Formats: sequence, structure tokens, C-alpha cells
Amino acid sequence: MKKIFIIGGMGAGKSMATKALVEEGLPFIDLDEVGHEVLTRDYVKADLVEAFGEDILNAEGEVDRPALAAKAFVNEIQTSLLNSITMPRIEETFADRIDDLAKESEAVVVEYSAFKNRSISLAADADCIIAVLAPLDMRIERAVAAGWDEEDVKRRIARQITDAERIEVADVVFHNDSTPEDLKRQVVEWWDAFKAGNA
Ligand SMILES: CC(C)(COP(=O)(O)OP(=O)(O)OC[C@H]1O[C@@H](n2cnc3c(N)ncnc32)[C@H](O)[C@@H]1O)[C@@H](O)C(=O)NCCC(=O)NCCS
Ligand SMILES: Nc1ncnc2c1ncn2[C@@H]1O[C@H](COP(=O)(O)OP(=O)(O)OP(=O)(O)O)[C@@H](O)[C@H]1O
Repeated sequence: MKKIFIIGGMGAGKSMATKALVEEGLPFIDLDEVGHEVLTRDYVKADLVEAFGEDILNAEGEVDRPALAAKAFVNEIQTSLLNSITMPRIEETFADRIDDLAKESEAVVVEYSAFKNRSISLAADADCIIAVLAPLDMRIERAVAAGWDEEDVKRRIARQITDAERIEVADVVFHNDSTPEDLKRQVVEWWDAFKAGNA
């Protein structure tokens, strides 16, 4: 099964590019969603409380994601601490989902927001890494329009790799600085070529 990873900074348009491939019939895995599932496990909650304190849990004892984000994205050390707890569990779930999909699908799209490095990541055996890029101010504006707090978005972006690093690692680059239709056109054109073995 071909593994196609979509990387890009917050607000770049990964979900939109993923949606265009899903409309072409591909199954997908959203690692943000896998990350949310992992946070509901008791042993993960226990590790997070030990690392970040009791106040990352709400009254029901579930992880309060905004509260955790406020602590985890303040600096590189805290983000690494978060990743060291969540990533191994995300990796396990990802491997299980890939095994299941491999029985029935030729290809899968994986939206991977926290991508850092091709050699030591879930994308180590990627068949294709697609970077979705957009200018920083546009990304912040879009994320804020989608309901995110501006300072929170800036903190998260500061913890992510840069577009220059994404360009270096990617096999394909889409520029999402125009309309959604323009992004979709780039995605579908690439997919048609990839399917035909020309990309
Ligand atoms: C900190 C948490 C609780 C915040 O939850 P919240 O619902 O507010 O955000 P959500 O998960 O939907 O992520 C939104 C965006 O934040 C950014 N982001 C999330 N996690 C990370 C991270 N570890 N490093 C850099 N950016 C991140 C991405 O751009 C992502 O698309 C959550 O993001 C989390 O548990 N992150 C660690 C797991 C992880 O790395 N997930 C990303 C997929 S691999
Ligand atoms: N070309 C575009 N024109 C206008 N709005 C756009 C465009 N591309 C994306 N958006 C909007 O910008 C927001 C961010 O896009 P999207 O959710 O696809 O980004 P993302 O890379 O998945 O972000 P995140 O890291 O937060 O998951 C969404 O509300 C989306 O509808």
C-alpha cells in the first residue's frame, strides 16, 4: 500500500488537500485525530499529569486540550516533553491502522501536522511526502478565522519546522496561497499523474 503523507504548518491547508484526495476515493488517517484518541487513555493521562500538572484535566478527569496546549507549546522543552509522551502511543495506533488498511487499500493519505524529520518519524517509509505551503500571515489569518486564538497559533507554529525545511524534505510541494479550488486542482493533477506512475 502506498503511503502518502501531507505535511505543512498550522493553517497551511493540509486538511483541505487531504479532503481533495479523499474525494478521489482514498482512505485517510488524521494524526491529530489519533492524538486525541490517545489522550483518552488512562496511562497517557497519568503521564501527562505527572509532566504538566493536575490542572490539565477537566472536572470529568479528561484532558482539557486547550489547557494542555497552553503549557506544552510555551517552549521547545515542554513540547518535546509532550511529544515524548504522546508520540510512541500515536505510532502504535498508526501502525495498527496501517495494517488494517493495507488489507483493503492500494493507497492511504496521512495528515501529519507534527512532522519534523523524515528519517526518524512515522513517515520514514513514505512513498510520497507532500508539503502544503502558504505564507505565514495567511496561515495565521486562516487559523484565526477558523476559531483558533492568535497567540496560541503563533506559539504552535514556533514549535514546528519551517517551510524551507518542508521544501527540503518533500517530494511534492503545493502552494495554497490562492483559492481552495486552486489547491484542489493541484492535488487532483498530481494524483492523476501519481496513479499513472508519472509523479
Ligand atoms: C496539545 C494538544 C492536546 C492540543 O489539542 P488541540 O485540540 O488544541 O489541537 P489539535 O490536536 O487539534 O492540533 C491542532 C494543530 O496544533 C498543532 N500541533 C499539535 N500538536 C503539535 C505538536 N506536538 N507539535 C507541533 N504542533 C502541534 C498542529 O498544527 C495541529 O494541526 C494536542 O495537539 C496534542 O496532544 N498534541 C500532541 C500529539 C501530537 O503531536 N499530535 C499531532 C499529530 S502527530
Ligand atoms: N486556499 C484557501 N482559501 C481560503 N481559506 C482556506 C484555504 N485553504 C485553507 N483555508 C481555510 O483555512 C483553514 C486552515 O486550513 P486547513 O484546516 O486545511 O489547514 P491545516 O493545515 O489542516 O491546519 P491545522 O494544522 O490547524 O490542522 C480552514 O478553515 C480552511 O477552510
